[in-house]
Amino acid sequence: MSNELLTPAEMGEADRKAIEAGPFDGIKLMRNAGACVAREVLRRYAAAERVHVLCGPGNNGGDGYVVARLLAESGVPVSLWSSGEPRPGSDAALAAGECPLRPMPLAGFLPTTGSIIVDALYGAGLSRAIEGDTVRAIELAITFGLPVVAIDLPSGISGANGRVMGAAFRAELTITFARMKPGHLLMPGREYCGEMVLSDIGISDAVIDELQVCTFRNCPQLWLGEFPVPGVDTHKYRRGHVGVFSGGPASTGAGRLSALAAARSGAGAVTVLSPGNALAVNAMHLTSIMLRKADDGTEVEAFIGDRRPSAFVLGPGFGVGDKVREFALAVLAVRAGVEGLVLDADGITSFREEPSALFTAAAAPDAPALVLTPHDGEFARLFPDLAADEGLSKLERARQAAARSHGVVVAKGADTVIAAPDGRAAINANGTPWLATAGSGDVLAGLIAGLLAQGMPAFGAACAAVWIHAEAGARFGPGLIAEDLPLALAPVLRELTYSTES
Ligand SMILES: NC(=O)C1=CN([C@@H]2O[C@H](COP(=O)(O)OP(=O)(O)OC[C@H]3O[C@@H](n4cnc5c(N)ncnc54)[C@H](OP(=O)(O)O)[C@@H]3O)[C@@H](O)[C@H]2O)[C@@H](O)CC1
Ligand SMILES: [K+]
Repeated sequence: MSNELLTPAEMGEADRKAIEAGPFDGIKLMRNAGACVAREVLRRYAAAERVHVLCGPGNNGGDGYVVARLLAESGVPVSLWSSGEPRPGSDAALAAGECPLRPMPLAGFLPTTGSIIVDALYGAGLSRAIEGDTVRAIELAITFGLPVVAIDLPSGISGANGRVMGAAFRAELTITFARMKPGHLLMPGREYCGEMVLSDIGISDAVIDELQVCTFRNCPQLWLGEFPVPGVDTHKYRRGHVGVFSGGPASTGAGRLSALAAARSGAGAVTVLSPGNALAVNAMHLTSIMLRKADDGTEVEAFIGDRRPSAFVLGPGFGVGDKVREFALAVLAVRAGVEGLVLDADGITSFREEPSALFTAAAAPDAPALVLTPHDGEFARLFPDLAADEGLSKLERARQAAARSHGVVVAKGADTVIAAPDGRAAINANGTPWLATAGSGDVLAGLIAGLLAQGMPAFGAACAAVWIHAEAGARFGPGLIAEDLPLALAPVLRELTYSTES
């Protein structure tokens, strides 16, 4: 796999293990890294009048000395600036020694229009907020409107959590090595990185495997092996049956959006479970989707007994209150046949006073899988202490929430994080602002339930649904409303299904 995400500490460990294992020692890895960057600069910025290479005191700076040397050897006008001498004997000192250019102090940095900046000040070793000459260089890059190519990370961005430490370069291009880091995908880091290039510098997959990383970039590679593809001998109930709880007469649309998405995902049957007083409204808008009255826990249990549903969606448009708790706990008490419950929106908020009732029900052996899909506000209602802890990144928050709730947590946003109770987590990277529209979350909840109903394990189902949902939204683009999304899922699902057959 190449979709593991390594924290800066894990990347340092990978560097060390790779050097131990050979064939490349530290300076060779650094030369490989610098060569990847120089190649991209030559390819993309051939018209630049000058390249200003800004080098820090660590190995990120070492990469910069390699880039400066290679560009100068290619005949590119290069100016070299340094914020501090490399430590004697370090790989960076070796790289500086191989570079024929003499660095000027960063304090005197003055760029020219028509030039570009290669930012080799700080990468994985950023240990505190940046200040002084580096902040001034960032301001000059903005004032002159110069493209910035960042090596490994834009200086000032934490590779661990994507936060801006003091200030940071806004790169047009960021070139990183071996594996991406969480800070490349978490906001606001993702925005500061610009376009990302992942370069192979000779660190083998075997070295990465030894680290037993459990954080991933969310992409089909992560879950395609579990993606449900119907066999030729299937029938509709073998493809899973999703129950979606509807709100009252004035708020039935959200549930129907979930139901449509569940049906599009490939679930063989979908039933809207409606309060008696909303049956007529729902009936007027449903065709292939079934409808059944469910006013209390007994009616829900009767439905489960009669129709053997395999997954549920509870929350969209449902309203906050006791009934959510009753229905959620009834579903989580089933011990066979129900794969999972997706609790969204009002479903999450309804447990704010007593989250432990939900978490205990989800923790019971053989309980259906619980998938929680909170946006930031809902997350804070269920996990107020985690939300308030500024020391935690979104990744760490989601991971702790999953462990505590015994559920898969889909922490939504521009950088949606999906975390499982066993510690696995994925950061989504194909999100699109077109999905920021009413009802889009209802579609996501239905899609997760549809995949759960077809037997996809909960973490994979949640990751797949988030990716597919974003991909469909991005392809549709301007003009997207939630009603468009269920149909827009079809081409994405089709491509994934056919790709599992090749
Ligand atoms: N052979 C290898 O291992 C390979 C490594 N590679 C490259 O190495 C990079 C990681 O190198 P690194 O670990 O040396 O960290 P780096 O980002 O250069 O910074 C450390 C230096 O900066 C300083 N410093 C930190 N924050 C600061 C601040 N706010 N303001 C001022 N100073 C600050 C810090 O000082 P200290 O905290 O120790 O006082 C220390 O001197 C990685 O990103 C990749 O590009 C690739 O070539 C592949 C092969
Ligand atoms: K950098």
